[in-house]
Amino acid sequence: MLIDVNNLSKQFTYHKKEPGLKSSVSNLFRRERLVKHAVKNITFSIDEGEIVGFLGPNGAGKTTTLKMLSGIMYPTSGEAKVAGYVPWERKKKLKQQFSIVMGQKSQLWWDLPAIESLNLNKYIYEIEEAAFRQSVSDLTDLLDVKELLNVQVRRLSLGERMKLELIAALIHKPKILFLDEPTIGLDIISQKKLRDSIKEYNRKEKTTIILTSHYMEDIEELCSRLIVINEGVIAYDGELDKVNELFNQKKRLNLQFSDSITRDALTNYGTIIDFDSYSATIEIDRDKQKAHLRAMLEVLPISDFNIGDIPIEEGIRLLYERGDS
Ligand SMILES: Nc1ncnc2c1ncn2[C@@H]1O[C@H](COP(=O)(O)OP(=O)(O)OP(=O)(O)O)[C@@H](O)[C@H]1O
Repeated sequence: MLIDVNNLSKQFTYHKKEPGLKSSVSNLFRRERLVKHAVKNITFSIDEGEIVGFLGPNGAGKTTTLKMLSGIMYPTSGEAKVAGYVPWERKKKLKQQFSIVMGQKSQLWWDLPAIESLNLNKYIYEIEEAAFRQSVSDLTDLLDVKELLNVQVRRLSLGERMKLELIAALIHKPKILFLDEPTIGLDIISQKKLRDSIKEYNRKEKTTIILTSHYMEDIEELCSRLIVINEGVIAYDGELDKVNELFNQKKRLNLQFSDSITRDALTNYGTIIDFDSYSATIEIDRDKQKAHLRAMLEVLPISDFNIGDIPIEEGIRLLYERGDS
């Protein structure tokens, strides 16, 4: 296994601070100490070449976990090995096998052309000239940005810049890549292009990728596996395709009506997701679907219907609500 995490926990201690001068003075003498359990005994492992979606609502503990795995932060307890190294020991060998791309932060020099940042990375990662040239050539081909290497970064569009960010992160051929919201702010076409390139790169190089994203398309297209963290615990670790099986007690029923109906006419059958007088989507209990459908066909002017699973997005939302506080 390339990444092995065992009972990893992180607690933050901090002091409560009430607003106002009076409390500032009393704080000098008696400070209330608070503890936040950001990550609680998480255990998982990730194999070489996997692309894993690492998801959870705000404050779930994703960044804290990734900071520990990238060696920026010490855990309170537990163990982790990344490519055979304990990340917070910060060995140079591990740094060379590792990379992070953050959609919200740039690692490129803003006032210089991207090639200068690549040259700096060549020096930092001690890449040999021939290997460096080959990497630049392969990556600029893959991302179709050959002619942008010499353009000042601040003049690039966001989509172009993200491609070059990715190149800067991959130039030393890391074994592990953390992608934190890589497509944020990009238009739909640029998102798609970036995803395609990431997929292609992973297929060729077998780089292990941990991806966080709020865009479902990123997750659905790139990840076969999902780890969902909520309130510091793992709420789900498994195949993306199986997410809905957990919730298969629910089905979605889409209905079309030949005459208009009222919303009230549907309330007894399930939860109304979408409604206008001539069509509706309702969520119904799986074990009641036949009986309810039969009853509805008798009393409502149904012209067409179909039954489907709840969307994967909804499944993930339900997963967010699991977790153990
Ligand atoms: N230095 C700190 N001191 C105190 N609490 C902290 C500290 N860093 C993080 N936390 C808390 O730990 C919890 C987990 O934070 P974390 O940043 O890991 O969440 P996240 O899943 O990355 O959220 P987001 O999606 O919003 O980035 C949050 O409740 C956060 O407020």
